[in-house]
Amino acid sequence: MSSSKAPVTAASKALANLDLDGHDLPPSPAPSSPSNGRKYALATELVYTETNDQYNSSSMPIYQSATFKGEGNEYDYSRSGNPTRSHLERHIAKIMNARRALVVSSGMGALDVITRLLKPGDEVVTGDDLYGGTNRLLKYLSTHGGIVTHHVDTTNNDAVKAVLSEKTTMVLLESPTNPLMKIVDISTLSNAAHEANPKALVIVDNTMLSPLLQNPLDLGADIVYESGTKYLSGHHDVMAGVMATNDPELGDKLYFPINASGCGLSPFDSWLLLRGVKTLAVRMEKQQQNAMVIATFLERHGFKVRYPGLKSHPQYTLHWSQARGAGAVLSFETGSTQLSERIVEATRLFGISVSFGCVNSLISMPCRMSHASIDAATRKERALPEDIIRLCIGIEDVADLLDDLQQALVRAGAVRITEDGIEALTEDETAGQTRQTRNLTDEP
Ligand SMILES: Cc1ncc(COP(=O)(O)O)c(C=O)c1O
Ligand SMILES: N[C@@H](CCSC[C@H](N)C(=O)O)C(=O)O
Repeated sequence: MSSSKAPVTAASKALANLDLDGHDLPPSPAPSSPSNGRKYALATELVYTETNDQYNSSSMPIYQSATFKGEGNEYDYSRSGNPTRSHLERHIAKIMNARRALVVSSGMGALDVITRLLKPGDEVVTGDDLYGGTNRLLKYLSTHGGIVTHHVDTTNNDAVKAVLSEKTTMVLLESPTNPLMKIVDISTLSNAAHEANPKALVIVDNTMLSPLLQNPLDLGADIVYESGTKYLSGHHDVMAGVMATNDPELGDKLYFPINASGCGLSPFDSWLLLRGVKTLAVRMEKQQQNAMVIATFLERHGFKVRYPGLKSHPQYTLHWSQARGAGAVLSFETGSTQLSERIVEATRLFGISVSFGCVNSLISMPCRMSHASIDAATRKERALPEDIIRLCIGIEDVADLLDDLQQALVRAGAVRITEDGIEALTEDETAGQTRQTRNLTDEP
């Protein structure tokens, strides 16, 4: 396709609403319908993109420029807008089934922008299991910003409905939640929130699944956001946050603080995210397959595993009614914090690290790491098990991952060797081990 504008077809008209910020670039991609009217699948959309680059470059160039010469032009200053960032925003809007997307410097940056829609006195209803950084920002806003926050078990629709009122201005949901993998009925809760207050905004953090597996806007949410640091980029080489909406007015309200505060994603990071997102489908498919094998292995050997791909998950049916996959994060318990520590330290392929969604497998203890900013008393109140181990599965060979995990379980003393292989210790055995460790460390 040449750099001249695409002819106006029915399909391009339908996509014209992607150009909400008025920049004169073609949407990414141009008409996403092949000749027979069917839509391209998301795996195709992820890699298919067009630019109006003067040299027809295959990859969107990095406009590494703070300023743009001239007056009254499309771009003047990269804080306000940058062609590489705009291109990414259009691409993300398409992938997220949204009319407008905006990209900022981290997932928390996205939530910061979204929460600037709040004003003192507003009420936020949210979960009792949330990413630690989200909890920290909400706590800051309730301590310093006059926001009233209700943390409830969002798997219980009645508990949520009980705190919804005309004062509710925001409902903030994660599904699956981080790290307990609880599933939230996005559609029912969106309807309930809008019924309680038609102006209430339902925000969904979709980081755990990515747009490949779940589209909260199609389920009734007003804004979806994600940490682009995770699955969207996939290689742990960039920090990014994305948010999307179908409401143009809301899109403008989100753009304002990005320009005003200067948290828009840099041109180079925008390019990295554009590159990373192309392989989202292949990465996620492999990661999910591996995760299912590992979750099944742990459950079969007697561990309490939390993964929505397992039939034993309490909200299995709900999850599959709103999502197309289970993702690649799972958590399991051992019954003892010391035992969990030993397992985490005994793995080799699983890097001890926060974050998830990367091509490499990771292992962590949320209470010590990603959720350490939630104080111990609150963690206890919200029933976040101190011994919980979170596994974030990558694209390695699954036999190697299983072997690494099995060796770590054996070396840590978390399993008994049986005729058929290995078996998790019983609660009594684990308690006995903990007592023994305590006695040893208590000795002078
Ligand atoms: C569910 C979830 N949402 C949001 C974030 C924040 O993203 P970022 O680290 O890119 O700021 C994280 C992790 O950091 C997360 O796990
Ligand atoms: N020190 C960081 C911890 C980041 S946790 C990253 C990720 N969301 C996860 O769940 O692992 C902080 O305090 O924010």
